[in-house]
Amino acid sequence: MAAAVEIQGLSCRFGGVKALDAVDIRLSPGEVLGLIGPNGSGKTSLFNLLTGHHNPEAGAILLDGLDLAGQSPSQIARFGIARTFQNLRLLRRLSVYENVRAARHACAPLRDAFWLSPAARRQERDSLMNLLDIFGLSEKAQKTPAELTLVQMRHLEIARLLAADPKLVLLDEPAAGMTSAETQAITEVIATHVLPGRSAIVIEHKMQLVAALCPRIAVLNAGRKIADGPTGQVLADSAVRQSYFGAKPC
Ligand SMILES: Nc1ncnc2c1ncn2[C@@H]1O[C@H](COP(=O)(O)OP(=O)(O)OP(=O)(O)O)[C@@H](O)[C@H]1O
Repeated sequence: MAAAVEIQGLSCRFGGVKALDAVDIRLSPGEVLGLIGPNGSGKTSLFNLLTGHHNPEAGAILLDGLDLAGQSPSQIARFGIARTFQNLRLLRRLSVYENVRAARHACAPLRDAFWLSPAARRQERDSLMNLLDIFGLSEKAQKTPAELTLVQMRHLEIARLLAADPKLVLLDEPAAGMTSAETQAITEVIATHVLPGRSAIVIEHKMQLVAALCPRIAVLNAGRKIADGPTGQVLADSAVRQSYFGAKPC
């Protein structure tokens, strides 16, 4: 079941840099929010706080009413938050198949990683191979990530995210480095296989993807939220256009 998320007065600082400054964001169950803003505006820092990779200077994050303060990244993953990384975090020594299997077991009871009945192991294998098939990766199951193209690596990251069956997904520039046609293809995969039944926040500079997936967007600028509302309305806002697009939308 999709999670509701409440981010209240969230602030984060790196030395003299205020990466986030009293940011409030509320997400209803099943809602998909686009998060945009210029480079260095705090988008990835927000994800790092949501997943427990960084600690806030102030503020709170509630997932289905549960306060995430002080929880480790692995505990937060077990509560149902999964993310992808802008610069990819794949297990480079493992096969493509073992990458999705490791992601599934990161959120399953520990004993399942060591002992499964033969029937359960077959069921797991079928389910993970089906997942790889959705991303066009089943024929690459025994390859290592280094043998994949950049686009295939991005698909594998999303497959790993889905293997954990999260309630809230955080996608950090899922179409980075992709052509327009590749962006269209990943947009369709995300719409069909990732978003249904889940809440999501999507960071992306490509408006083609944001406009297709996100009915609502929030805009960060220098760590502050400067707009939040229906996508068409926010993109037409003159302050947003000035801070993010400069002269014209990309
Ligand atoms: N680990 C860190 N140590 C020091 N400064 C950091 C760290 N992480 C982020 N920052 C700084 O915090 C600010 C916000 O960075 P962040 O990566 O969150 O922005 P962003 O909006 O995701 O940018 P981009 O679109 O380029 O990915 C920047 O000034 C950045 O240099």
